[in-house]
Amino acid sequence: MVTAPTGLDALGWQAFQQSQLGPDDAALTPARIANVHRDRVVALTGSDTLELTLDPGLTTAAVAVGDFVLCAPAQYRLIRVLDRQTELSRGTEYHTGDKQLIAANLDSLFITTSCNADFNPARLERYLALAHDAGVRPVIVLTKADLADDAASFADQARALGRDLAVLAVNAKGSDLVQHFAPYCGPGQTVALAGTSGVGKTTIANALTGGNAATRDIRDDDARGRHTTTGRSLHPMLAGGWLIDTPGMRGLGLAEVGFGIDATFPEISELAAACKFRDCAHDAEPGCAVQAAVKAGLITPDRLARFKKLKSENTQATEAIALARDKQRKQGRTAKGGKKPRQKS
Ligand SMILES: Nc1nc2c(ncn2[C@@H]2O[C@H](COP(=O)(O)OP(=O)(O)OP(=O)(O)O)[C@@H](O)[C@H]2O)c(=O)[nH]1
Ligand SMILES: [Zn+2]
Repeated sequence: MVTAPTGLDALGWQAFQQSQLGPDDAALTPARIANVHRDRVVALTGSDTLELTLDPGLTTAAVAVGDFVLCAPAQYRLIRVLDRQTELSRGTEYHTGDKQLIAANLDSLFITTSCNADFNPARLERYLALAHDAGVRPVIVLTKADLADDAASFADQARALGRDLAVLAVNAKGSDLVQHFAPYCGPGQTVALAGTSGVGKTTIANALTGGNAATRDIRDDDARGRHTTTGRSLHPMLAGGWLIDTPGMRGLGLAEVGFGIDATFPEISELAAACKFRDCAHDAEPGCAVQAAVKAGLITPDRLARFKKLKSENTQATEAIALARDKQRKQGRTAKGGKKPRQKS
């Protein structure tokens, strides 16, 4: 078991958070969210673990593991969630338009797959789009390198999925795992793992945390039993940083990540500006710079097809969500009618 580093800096607190404090906040205590439950959250202050209830107007749906917050420890109340440096959310619920927060203030996302039939460029690009959109550094982790004859060729294929993309080919059960991950896991760094079932996420999480991260929550057992609702939690790593467990990250629908898709396919999105038509679909339009690059062998037809598929899924989902939000807004107005809601005293 790893002892949690102490002090606010050790929690990953940086100038970005510090700059959000005003003179009125002097009496409040900064903390980082370790668990989110239906009606309360668990926060670490660097010296204490606090169980907090929320101020009226805040719901736990608006708080993510990894969030930095200000709280009033004497009252056990969370007062304010600070702006996030990065925010990873799960594909939005189409019928309500609500986003489900997965993790806040992540520095790196380890997109995990194996050197075998699990390796799937389309799935990796989906995760890459999500990471890029969230502003989180993606790192492709290829496990089971010890069982593959051609781990290097998987690594080459992975590198081809982006510019300057970090790729680690590892044996998740190897004794040198922590060393491989060290550049991303040091003090102040926060990371999470994504990938399909069986690729080795739990094995890696346990190695990085020196324990049972994926199945244990920080101080989550008490006399009333276990209370985890999201199953997500923040764990100290051997190298000094933090790991957020993200059990909801196996399969993901994409919505509202147009920026992330463009960033995942920079060679295509940059060329699109040179197409004759601004809304070019890169099919058979005259003057299509992307098709010209495919003909010249600079972009593979497969990669272009995957780009178009993600774009189209994203566009459809984004439109569906916009409609749902619009509907909710209108329903909200009708439900409230002309009456002013009574103020609680
Ligand atoms: N030889 C070898 N075995 C591995 C490696 N990575 C994972 N395994 C094994 O693969 C199996 C699945 O690993 P897990 O860590 O449970 O995979 P997971 O991604 O957490 O799976 P879920 O919990 O279902 O999401 C286990 O038996 C691991 O020991 C690796 O790099 N090399
Ligand atoms: Zn075009």
